[in-house]
Amino acid sequence: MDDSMLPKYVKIVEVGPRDGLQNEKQPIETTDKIALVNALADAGLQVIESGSFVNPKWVPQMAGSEAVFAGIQRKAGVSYAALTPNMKGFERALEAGATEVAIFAAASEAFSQKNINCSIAESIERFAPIMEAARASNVPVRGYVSCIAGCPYEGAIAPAKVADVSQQLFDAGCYEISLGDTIGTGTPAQIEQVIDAVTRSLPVNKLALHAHDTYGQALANIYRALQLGVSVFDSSVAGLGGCPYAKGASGNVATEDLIYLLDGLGIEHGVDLQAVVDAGQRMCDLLGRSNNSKVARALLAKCRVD
Ligand SMILES: CC(C)(COP(=O)([O-])OP(=O)([O-])OC[C@H]1O[C@@H](n2cnc3c(N)ncnc32)[C@H](O)[C@@H]1OP(=O)([O-])[O-])[C@@H](O)C(=O)NCCC(=O)NCCSC(=O)C[C@@](C)(O)CC(=O)[O-]
Repeated sequence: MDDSMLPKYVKIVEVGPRDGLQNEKQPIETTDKIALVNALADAGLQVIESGSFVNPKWVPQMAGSEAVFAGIQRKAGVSYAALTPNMKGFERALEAGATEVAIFAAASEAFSQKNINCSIAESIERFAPIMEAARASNVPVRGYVSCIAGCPYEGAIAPAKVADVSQQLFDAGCYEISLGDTIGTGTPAQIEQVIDAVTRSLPVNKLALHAHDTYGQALANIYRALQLGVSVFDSSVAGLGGCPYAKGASGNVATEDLIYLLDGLGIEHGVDLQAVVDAGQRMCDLLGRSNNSKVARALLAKCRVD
């Protein structure tokens, strides 16, 4: 493959305040969540998934998302996104001032049941009124497809199934489809198969890759996706996170590591690496956990030596 074909600009969708924090068992002060979102916006990130409006009994850490949205210092040009599983969630997100929402389906029946308590077909039906209300309110909707390269309950997932669900979300009106390697088992060859299958009917510029780094494949998968023309990537500051309904799943690719890769390839992204490193380390210190970004760890160690 020829690297001269790589995109000149990549949009980074920062999912740390939602995907990164949703699995944390310990309480996190709302002010700390707000400070994280503000710091990420100051660093230049233009899409920040800042919370989710799901059933608080299912994901208690996200219960305070209203307060987070209320406290954010809104920056012009930044989209503050929220995850919404149903109409109730959409109404809460709208009321809280989310500037875009994301609906989330899966390419695995078992994961769909565990994550949102319904089949894939039922989820698509459940999303229809959200799409209608979002259109009426001029709110852009993003669509996630989970388990694109494997499911914690079903194992292998056929790329054709991913393509089918992606198509349904796109036809429903999602402006972008984020392909989620929820448990991070995908390898570049598999990711290529999935992208090939999905782009048989969807344009590549409508796709994003949401890579978890559980098996250390995230950057390799992103590089392959870049070569195939994908130019939107989800990432989580300090590699925070995991999915509550995918046991053992670790966080997304770290935003810092993604930025370092893009810088090395000369691809523009508009984000200040050091500012993201600082924001991520602050949250890691608060949580008392180690930083999952290798780039952050290296830069912070260098800083201590210098
Ligand atoms: C979809 C539901 C709500 C169905 O959950 P359910 O229990 O079937 O819902 P229900 O409609 O039967 O309602 C039960 C109760 O929940 C309430 N309720 C219902 N909806 C809401 C809401 N929006 N906000 C607040 N409350 C809500 C509702 O009002 C009712 O309250 P009660 O009458 O018992 O007092 C539930 O399964 C759920 O919240 N699931 C979300 C799970 C989740 O957040 N998972 C993690 C995010 S997905 C992810 O991380 C993957 C991704 C996106 O990152 C991509 C990847 O990596 O693959």
